Amino acid sequence: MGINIKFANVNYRVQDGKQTKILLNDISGEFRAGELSAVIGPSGCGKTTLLNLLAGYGIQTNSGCVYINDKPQNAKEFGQKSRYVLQHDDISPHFTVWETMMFASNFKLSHRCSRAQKEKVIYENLEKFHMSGKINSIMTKLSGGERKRISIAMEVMDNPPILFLDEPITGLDEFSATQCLRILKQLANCGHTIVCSLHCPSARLLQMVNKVYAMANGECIYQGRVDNIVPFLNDLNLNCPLTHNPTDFIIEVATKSYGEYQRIMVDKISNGHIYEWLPKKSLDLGIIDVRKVEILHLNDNMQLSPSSLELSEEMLPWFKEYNILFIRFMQQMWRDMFPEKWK
Ligand SMILES: Nc1ncnc2c1ncn2[C@@H]1O[C@H](COP(=O)(O)OP(=O)(O)OP(=O)(O)O)[C@@H](O)[C@H]1O
Repeated sequence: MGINIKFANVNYRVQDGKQTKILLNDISGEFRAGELSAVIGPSGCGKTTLLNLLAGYGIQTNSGCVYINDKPQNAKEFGQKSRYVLQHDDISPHFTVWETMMFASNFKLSHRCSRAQKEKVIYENLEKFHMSGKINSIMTKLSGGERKRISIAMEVMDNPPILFLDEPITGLDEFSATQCLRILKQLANCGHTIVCSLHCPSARLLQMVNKVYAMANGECIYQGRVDNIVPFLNDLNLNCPLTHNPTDFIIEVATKSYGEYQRIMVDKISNGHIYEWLPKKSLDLGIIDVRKVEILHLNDNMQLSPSSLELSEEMLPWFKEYNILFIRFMQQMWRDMFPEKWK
């Protein structure tokens, strides 16, 4: 079954010297199965903090609640179902694509999987990520886009229902970024919940996402479809010039380039309580109901692509883990010392 993640009135504060800094301010929202959702906003608005918090990556809410399919989140259970691709991976440069994937498979797939089963999963994944032609390439010889695809392929090997990605297309050219988002969209189409933060995406790239979640200063300023950003801003008497990228425009508004609008936007979207903002015309036509029913129906019937998840729930015994890490460490040292002998 697909996973919907909902968060309500979440607050997150840190102590910064003598001051208390509010990173997330009473923020709410929802990301649904079968959707590719993009968290956007100006630098420092709290995108990574929100992803870290939802993924349970090192931080917890001070108050508020996160719900998984309408039940309060259980960190341990959720950890088994979700994966997080960080902005900067720590993939070792000393190994080939195949070795890297094989190493990951030892931790992501059950230790009861045979080598042949692991190889099958790896081949399928490399195929899905258009990387089967690069099996023997050394990680350092991959382009930024290829490297990013490998870091995603490693995380989705055991078919996790929910995937978080922090700025997966930052630093990629338009072609690689499109390819990366297309793969994420395909995963979403198979029933996965995909949530990624995007830094200044082009209008063309943003057309690929199902949902935009825009933030400013730790608050939600818009939640809904890309196409409705302009009508949302029109409602505030802010007219996006025809030649302007609506994403750039909403970020400019958030950074106060057109005056003080953040409060009004936060109120208009109820700081994220409204799942999807729709223009009045759609509401009058009852379109909201149709869409809601469609989404509910989709989630009820959501079947993830063939899953090896059940295989992955057993932890690798510590001595096997130790063994794998030790061999890898020795290989790494050897390759570091004598690069000419293996490259
Ligand atoms: N542990 C911390 N202590 C103090 N301030 C922090 C801490 N972690 C994050 N911040 C601050 O919180 C704000 C939000 O950070 P965050 O990384 O979530 O922003 P972001 O929207 O992801 O930014 P970017 O797009 O530049 O990556 C920033 O101003 C950051 O400096």
